[in-house]
Amino acid sequence: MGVAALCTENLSKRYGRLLALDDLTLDVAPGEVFGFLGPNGAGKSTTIRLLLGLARPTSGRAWVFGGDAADVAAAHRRLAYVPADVALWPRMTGAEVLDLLGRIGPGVDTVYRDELVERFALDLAKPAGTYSTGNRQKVALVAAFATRAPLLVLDEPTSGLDPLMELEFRRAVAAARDNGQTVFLSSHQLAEVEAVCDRVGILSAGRLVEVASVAQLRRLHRTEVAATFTGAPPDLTGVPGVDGLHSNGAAAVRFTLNGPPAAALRALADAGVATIAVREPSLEEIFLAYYGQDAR
Ligand SMILES: Nc1ncnc2c1ncn2[C@@H]1O[C@H](COP(=O)(O)OP(=O)(O)OP(=O)(O)O)[C@@H](O)[C@H]1O
Repeated sequence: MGVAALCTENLSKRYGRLLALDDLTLDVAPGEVFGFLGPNGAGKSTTIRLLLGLARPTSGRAWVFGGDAADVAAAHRRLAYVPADVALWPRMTGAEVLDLLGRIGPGVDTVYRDELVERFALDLAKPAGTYSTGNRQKVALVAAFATRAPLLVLDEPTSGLDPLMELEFRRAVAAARDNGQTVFLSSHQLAEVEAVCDRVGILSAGRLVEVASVAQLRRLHRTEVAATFTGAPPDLTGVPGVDGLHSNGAAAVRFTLNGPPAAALRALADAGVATIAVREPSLEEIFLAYYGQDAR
């Protein structure tokens, strides 16, 4: 495998007595869209600040395409960053801000930038000081996507966007992926992570508790099965993988399935199945299972 787009080794950050990031070891491959999830205060922004050289690690190291993340000038030639709270120069128009941001980054695809301005319905003639939160976020996103930087680091990129704009965001991430760019995004929007990410990392109180593809993450969790029968339902007690068995009336059962489904399917097939519904948990349900109802 080639050099990772992002790599951290035992990366930790302590603020006084608080260990905001605890021993993070993570690789993000070039071309990957990686989602970083966690409730408020889990350490997502801290990680991003360390990756960008905006904060110094207490211990451990981080690399951007093989170069030390602390070498900010070199790392930032290969990445574009959108912060969670976008601040723009209030007296400059949107167009002037885009020009300025374009000159800071690793080069701009101006044709693509104009297309994004249209798609994100940005009015570039207005002073940035009059923009809403969502519009400031759109300017920063357009500036980042238009750079075609090999790495895009996006901190809660759609928190201020309406659903239509969120769709445009997803299209832009898909285009970035098709273009071979790497995207590292932190998010609370689980539907978005599910829609755009190849892999997700779940952070809890500064520790990485899971890294998996969205599909793997779903497989690690229970599948819900509901079946009705033409005659008497089978007795599924003790069938490997079957849990939480409920009978829904005389000819229906509901249960959760863990691991390989073969034994349960055999038991169902031996009875006369009239209907069967199999439901995978959403990322939101998986996330809530990690954090309880307090998770956001
Ligand atoms: N400069 C700082 N000084 C002291 N504590 C800090 C500082 N920055 C972050 N923290 C603490 O570190 C922890 C992690 O914060 P961080 O902003 O990384 O979380 P997050 O996962 O990005 O949260 P959110 O989803 O709310 O943005 C929090 O407890 C926060 O209060």
